[in-house]
This record gives sequence, structure tokens and C-alpha cells, in this order.
Amino acid sequence: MLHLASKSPRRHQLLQQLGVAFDVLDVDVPEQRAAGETPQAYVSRVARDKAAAGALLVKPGGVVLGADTEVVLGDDVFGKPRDAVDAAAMLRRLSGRTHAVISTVWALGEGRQECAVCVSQVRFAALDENDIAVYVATDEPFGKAGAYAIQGRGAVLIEHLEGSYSGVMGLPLFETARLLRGFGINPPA
Ligand SMILES: Cc1cn([C@H]2C[C@H](O)[C@@H](COP(=O)(O)OP(=O)(O)OP(=O)(O)O)O2)c(=O)[nH]c1=O
Repeated sequence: MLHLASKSPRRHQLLQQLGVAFDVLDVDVPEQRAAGETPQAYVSRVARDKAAAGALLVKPGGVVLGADTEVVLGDDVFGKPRDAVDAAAMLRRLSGRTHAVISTVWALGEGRQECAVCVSQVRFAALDENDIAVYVATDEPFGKAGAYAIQGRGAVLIEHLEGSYSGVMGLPLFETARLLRGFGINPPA
């Protein structure tokens, strides 16, 4: 049995796209970057913690997926904004620049643990204060790493994407499908 340890409706929707049967586990793990932790190491640790928290809830023999997505600019990691001021500050930093979106997925099964990493580059258009205020007022930035959603109105902010659309949205499907095959779960082609 496959389990997705995630509260993110985007991840549920993306995993459904693969056509595999799964259920959803409600897990809550702290997302706090440790001093000196690289962005890649942080994303991987949080994704693994989610999968490990889920693994405590399931019967032996199951496979648990956990994922984490963060927006990274230089050494700064932008998670989900705390409030509207934080969201506007993130969008101001992303304006007119290229940032990375790192999505890591861990799969934990009996006697087997594997992870996949997906890094995409996203170039934002130059935004003025009005663009930022209008977008924040849509409420879309909340609950999204970096305060935007590629799958929503945020699409109009993105000049260029190099990488994986599903990875930016929260669950890189090519990498996840490959990971699952290693656990004997074969998404139908
Ligand atoms: C960049 C970007 C992120 N996001 C979302 C995906 C994730 O839900 C969220 C990043 O936060 P995460 O901490 O990765 O995930 P989450 O807290 O929403 O869900 P869970 O930990 O329970 O699995 O940002 C989008 O929906 N679109 C985007 O374009």
C-alpha cells in the first residue's frame, strides 16, 4: 500500500495524476532550518522527516512518501509566508531575478529508503509595488513556498521555467514515478 504523508492538496492532486492507488497521512513536522544547513540538505531533511513521521502510522509492508518544496535565492530559503508583509517581501526579492525551486521526495519502505531531488530555475518578471499588492490580495501566496503558485495566477509572474512544472508545484512526477518503480509500484504509462 502506498501512503502520501502530506497535507498539501497540490501533492494529493499531483500524485493522483500518476494513476497509482494511495491514501493520505496527516503529519506535522517542524520546518526550521538549522544553522549552517545548506538549502539542499534542509529540504531533504524535512522531506525525510515527513516520510518518517508517516511511517510511524502505517502497517509494515507499506511505502510512505514525504516531500518538501522550497524556493531558494542564493543562500536564502523562502518557505511559506507568515503573513501579507512577509509574502510581499518575498515577491519583492524574487522580482526580476532567477531563483531555484528545490523539491525533494523520500520514499520509505521496509528495508529500503530512497530519495529523488528536483531542482528547477524560475525567472520572475520585474514586479512593481502595485503588482505585488494585487497578487498578495488574491490570498494565493499563502501556504506556498516563495509566496506564489505556478499553477494559479502566479503563472503570469513567471517569464521562464527550466526544469519541472510539477516539481515547482510540489511533487516532481517524473522523479516520483521513477522512485516508486524501485519499490515495485508501477504507475501505468
Ligand atoms: C513554488 C510553489 C509552491 N507551492 C506549494 C507546494 C507546497 O504545498 C508548498 C510548500 O510547502 P511544503 O512545506 O513543501 O508543503 P506543505 O506544508 O504545503 O505540505 P506538507 O508538508 O503537508 O506536504 O508550496 C505551490 O503550490 N506552487 C508553487 O508554484
